[in-house]
Amino acid sequence: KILNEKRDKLEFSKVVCGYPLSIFFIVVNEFCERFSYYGMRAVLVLYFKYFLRWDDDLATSIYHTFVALCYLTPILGAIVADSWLGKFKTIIYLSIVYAVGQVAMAVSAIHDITDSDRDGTPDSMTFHIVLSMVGLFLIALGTGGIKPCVAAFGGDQFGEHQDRQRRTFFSVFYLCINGGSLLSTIITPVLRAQECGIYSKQKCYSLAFGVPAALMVVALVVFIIGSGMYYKAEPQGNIMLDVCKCIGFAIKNRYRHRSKQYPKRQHWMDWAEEKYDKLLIAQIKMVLKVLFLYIPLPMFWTLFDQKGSRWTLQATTMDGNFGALVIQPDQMQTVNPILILTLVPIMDSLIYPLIKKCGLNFTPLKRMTVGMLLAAIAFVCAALVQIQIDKTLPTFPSTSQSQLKLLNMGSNSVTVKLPGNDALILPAAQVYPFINNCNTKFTNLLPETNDLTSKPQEGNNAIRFVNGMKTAVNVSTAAADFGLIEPFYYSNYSQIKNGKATFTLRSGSQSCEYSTNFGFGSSYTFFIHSTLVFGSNCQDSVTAVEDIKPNSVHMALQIPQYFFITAGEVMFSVTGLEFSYSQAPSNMKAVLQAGWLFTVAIGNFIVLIVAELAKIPKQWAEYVLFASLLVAVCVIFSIMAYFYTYIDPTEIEAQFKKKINEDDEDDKSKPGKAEVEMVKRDSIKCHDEYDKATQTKM
Ligand SMILES: CC(C)C[C@H](NC(=O)[C@@H](N)CC(C)C)C(=O)O
Repeated sequence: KILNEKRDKLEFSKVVCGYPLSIFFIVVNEFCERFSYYGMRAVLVLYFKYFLRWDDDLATSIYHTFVALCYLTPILGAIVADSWLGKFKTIIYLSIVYAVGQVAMAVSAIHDITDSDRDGTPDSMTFHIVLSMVGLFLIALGTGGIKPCVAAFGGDQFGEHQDRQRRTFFSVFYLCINGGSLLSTIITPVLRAQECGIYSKQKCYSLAFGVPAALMVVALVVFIIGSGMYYKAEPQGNIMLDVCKCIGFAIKNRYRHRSKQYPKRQHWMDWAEEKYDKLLIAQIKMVLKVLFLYIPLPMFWTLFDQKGSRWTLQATTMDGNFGALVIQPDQMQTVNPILILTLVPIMDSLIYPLIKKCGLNFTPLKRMTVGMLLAAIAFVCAALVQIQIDKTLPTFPSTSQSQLKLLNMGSNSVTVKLPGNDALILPAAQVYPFINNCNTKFTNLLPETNDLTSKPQEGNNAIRFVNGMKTAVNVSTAAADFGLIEPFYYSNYSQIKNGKATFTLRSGSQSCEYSTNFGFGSSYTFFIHSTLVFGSNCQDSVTAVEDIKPNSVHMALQIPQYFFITAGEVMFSVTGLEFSYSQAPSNMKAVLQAGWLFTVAIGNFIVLIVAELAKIPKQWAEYVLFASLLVAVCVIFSIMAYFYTYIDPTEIEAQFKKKINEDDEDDKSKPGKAEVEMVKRDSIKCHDEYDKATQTKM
């Protein structure tokens, strides 16, 4: 009570609308930090692919390893904060590491540094690779390390009587995460698309990494400006070591006294009572109870993180034309932060109060359970959309089949008779696709060609040209060069983005242009007629033959799945963040935040494992499998949650403190207790430090 009064007094001068002013600096810091992190992440794979020239597989593996590392390092940051430096100093030091990492990334993306021959490409790729890997390692250490500390540090700023404000803080904190990430995922790809360079102009990755680096410096500066206003709990010695030793002793002691002659104890941790302070044992019990509850949680993140992978791939097979706006498949992911920005206020100011008004006690664990169910519903929606998409996909020959395509280059229809098949009439300038079992041999029909065996990737369109002229023709667009196509021959496929494309057809010094519009995921063979006259309009002398239809299922159909997963995220993640803080003992707030983030890391690993092992041929079935797994896990979680009793760690700690003080007084007044007192003083070292920390305010 005394402590809280002291805190109240100290905070009084810096309270705005019931909130400590210090949290303003913390949420702005989080906004800038998330801008920095997500902005850099948005262009990372492209940097690997186009700057470092890595193949898709290597780029994706390194990307996922980096993301997983970002959710593993919180453990490190939390241990350093809770045991050694305290949250404030940990945030400052690791933010510096983080900013250095971002700067290293920006420098690694300056091609001019090693471009001594000035041809626009780096001469020493090793330099760029090493620098960027060092940068990424520092970023992972920084972003992960500070993450549990910033959230817990924010929570620390509130007094015991400010539960409601603290809950609102975690919601605002989440809004800032998503505001920052939304802005940066829109801005950094635009920066990347700019051209920059000293000797030669190239895509500006250095700017796309430089702006996030600058934002990280801003985050650090803002955090330091608030320095005088923070409540800074002191670290309490090597708490993690004490925790490990205490748990180890309890297990050893329990094993030593396994025989039936020893009376059972209420909890297995009580076997540490001989050597360790009761307060520490109680705190460990609190943490273990929550960590046990966390076991099923990674499954939620397993589904959640597929937004960025499977759902984006799904979007590549859909039509992103929204009239005035054309949405690229990977841009669909921004729906999540947009929805967060709308759903968090709606939930906090409308849905939760309404539920409360109806007399329902919507406890944090109930919210998290509903959040999981919503994520499962999102995956059912994704499965339904997938079924629709599958209906529109073309049939490709299986491994035991071959495909024959006949193109009539003449100006009249022709009748074609294939061995073992009825005669068919093939109109002029049309392709007839024919799938047959491999045992039927067609000879002398077409030269061998590598045809498409799947839909074009990433929503692009696969385009090729067939030259029906007696002279060779060169075909090119701004985005692709089809090369010189010999008479009666064809070009390779090139990938063209959706929207309008203008092809230049050239023969010697003569040329003409042909323009057309593309949707998403189609394939066309453009047939150049023998009648084409260069120098005139060649629009009528090229015929587009549709090999694969453009995507016809609209991307808007993904909105319900995004809605459900985001509503689930608000209920699960925002609540979980606050729950992890409120149920943690005072000396392990950051550690429990790190435990919470660890569930995200495990969830990411499950995606990788299941995707590798399951190998389910039908994508919709995989979605249903994930939804069912989450429902099963959700049932287990709700049973565990049913048996969980909410605690007030501060209250419990205060009771222990009082009890120990009383015992101390008792012991001192009793003659001949000096020895016992000495042993006790040793064992309650943690308690003394706890005392010191909770009464310190800098
Ligand atoms: C614990 C994290 C996974 C939570 C949080 N992520 C989000 O809020 C997402 N909605 C952001 C979106 C851009 C993927 C974070 O701290 O990044």
